Amino acid sequence: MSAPPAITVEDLTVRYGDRVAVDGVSFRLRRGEVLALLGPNGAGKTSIVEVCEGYRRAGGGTVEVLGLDPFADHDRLTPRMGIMLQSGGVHPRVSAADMLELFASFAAHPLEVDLLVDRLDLGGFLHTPFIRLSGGERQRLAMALALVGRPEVVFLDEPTAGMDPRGRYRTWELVDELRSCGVAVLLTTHLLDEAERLADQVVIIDRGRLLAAGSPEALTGMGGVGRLTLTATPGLPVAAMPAGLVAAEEPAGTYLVEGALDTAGLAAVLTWCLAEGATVTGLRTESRTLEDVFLELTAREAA
Ligand SMILES: Nc1ncnc2c1ncn2[C@@H]1O[C@H](COP(=O)(O)OP(=O)(O)OP(=O)(O)O)[C@@H](O)[C@H]1O
Repeated sequence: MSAPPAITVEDLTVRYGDRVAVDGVSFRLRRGEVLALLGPNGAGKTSIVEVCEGYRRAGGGTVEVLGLDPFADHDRLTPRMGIMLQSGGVHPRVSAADMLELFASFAAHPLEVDLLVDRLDLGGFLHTPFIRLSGGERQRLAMALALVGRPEVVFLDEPTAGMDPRGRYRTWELVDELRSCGVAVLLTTHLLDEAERLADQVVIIDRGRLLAAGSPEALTGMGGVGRLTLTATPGLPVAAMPAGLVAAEEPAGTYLVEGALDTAGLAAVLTWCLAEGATVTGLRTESRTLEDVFLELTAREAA
């Protein structure tokens, strides 16, 4: 029998009193995959993650982690999950070294602490009291604590928020390594380039509802290209561009076209050029980014 998916979320609902924070969300995360949960503030990401971590009971639907119920089987799952904790609740005078040692002692087969110190560049502040650590150092320590027990599923909450570019790069490398070791990673982030760089699967939610899900390539490929730069006869009447397309001429003879640039949209632009008697000497297309897709989907939702 094949192993169950690392995480299965099926028609999940979370309510706070009358407020529906998560409304029928479904997704599945396999081992050796990274899933980025994206959404504006208040979208419901933390609520979903808390149910998966077993800290909150689902209001409706089902959630399984490694084939178990994360709420009912929390104790059995705890040693198999790595959770990036928020900094609250740590004694101010405890050092990173003390915490790593303590967390390693909870695990049956902990990772070599030295390895994590090296990978996450913890050496410079290993013996500094926690209260003195910078935001980025606390983030790196939180990541190390999440990983020291060799978890099968890892939850990373905005893992690189506040990190400098080097810390960010090292964290990304580590996430790549986790994936290649068969670990499943569920991360939340507001950094869309991070999601595009790391995730095999992206799930976009807003106001508790799933708006889109798929690989970054599938999501950015939806709806054609992002922008078209056209070099053509100067002075074309850009206000008369075909419906749904917006064009601006800057500098003279260079037109930036945005809008629904699928195959029909591209054809409409060229047909319009032909009708205007323009000579086209250059065409350059740019792919949409995950940020373009995210802004478009969430703007539609807010409208
Ligand atoms: N304990 C609670 N009681 C009442 N409402 C809550 C509670 N926790 C969260 N909410 C509400 O549920 C909604 C979803 O919150 P959640 O924290 O899951 O969003 P999020 O996507 O993680 O947001 P952010 O990106 O800002 O962290 C929000 O409107 C929030 O105000």
